[in-house]
Amino acid sequence: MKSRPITDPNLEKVIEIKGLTKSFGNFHVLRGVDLNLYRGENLVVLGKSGTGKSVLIKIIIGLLKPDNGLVRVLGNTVDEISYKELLALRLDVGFSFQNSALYDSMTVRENLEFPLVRNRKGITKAEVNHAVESTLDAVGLLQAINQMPSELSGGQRKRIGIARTLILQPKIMLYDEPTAGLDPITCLEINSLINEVQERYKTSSIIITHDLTCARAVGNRVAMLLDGKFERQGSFDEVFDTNDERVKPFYDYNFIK
Ligand SMILES: Nc1ncnc2c1ncn2[C@@H]1O[C@H](COP(=O)(O)OP(=O)(O)OP(=O)(O)O)[C@@H](O)[C@H]1O
Repeated sequence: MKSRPITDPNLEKVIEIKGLTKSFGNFHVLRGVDLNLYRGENLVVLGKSGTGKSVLIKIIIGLLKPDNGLVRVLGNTVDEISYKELLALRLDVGFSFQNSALYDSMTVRENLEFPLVRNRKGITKAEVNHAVESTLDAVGLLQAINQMPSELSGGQRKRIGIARTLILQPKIMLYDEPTAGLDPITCLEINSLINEVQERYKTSSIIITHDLTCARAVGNRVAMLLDGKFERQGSFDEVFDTNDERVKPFYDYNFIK
């Protein structure tokens, strides 16, 4: 089990969120979110479907505007910076989509080259090759370099999706349900990969998941979104050591099916 809280108060906050609210019409999704992501940690975000996890991520990367509150990412107040600054910031915040978002008509190599060539003007062919090969090596799939996404398993596609995000060497990684739809063994492999990425690339990450085995394996800290706020934050055991009727079913569903 990981769940090793990072408690050093001197650690830099790479994401700082205070008093964040967001409503759609009369529907108050986020009702005063306070959340920090500290440099180097893996923070797992849990919450029932529809509680606003994706809305939160979209606000962090500036795709949605908050109604109120502070959202600071790598020192930038997201709704105050220019569009150009926002685009630059997004290069430092890698987002690994749930469906892996690979281009099916491109080989694995081309899928990885694409973000690099588009975002790193003037990069040489040799630098591209080196980046593609070393990133594929990091996710354990160098041998798949010339394959098409359709030839890969679900777990391999997830790995390539993560590699595609990593190739830009983001400071922050946002993983959206990284183990969704995978068999238990492949889930364990993805959990290991998330931990390896943290070690090797020194990323700070938010991992959104419904999979408590994943949460326990990768999270230094866990935060649970309940009724629009992160009322429970801490180690995995601290978050689940409660009789709160909103929290218990989550645990029971995962472990006492
Ligand atoms: N652009 C939008 N306009 C109106 N309502 C929205 C919009 N985006 C999200 N919502 C609503 O906000 C709520 C939270 O959605 P969100 O996608 O963040 O949930 P989630 O916690 O990520 O769920 P899941 O675990 O199923 O992915 C939902 O009820 C959704 O319908």
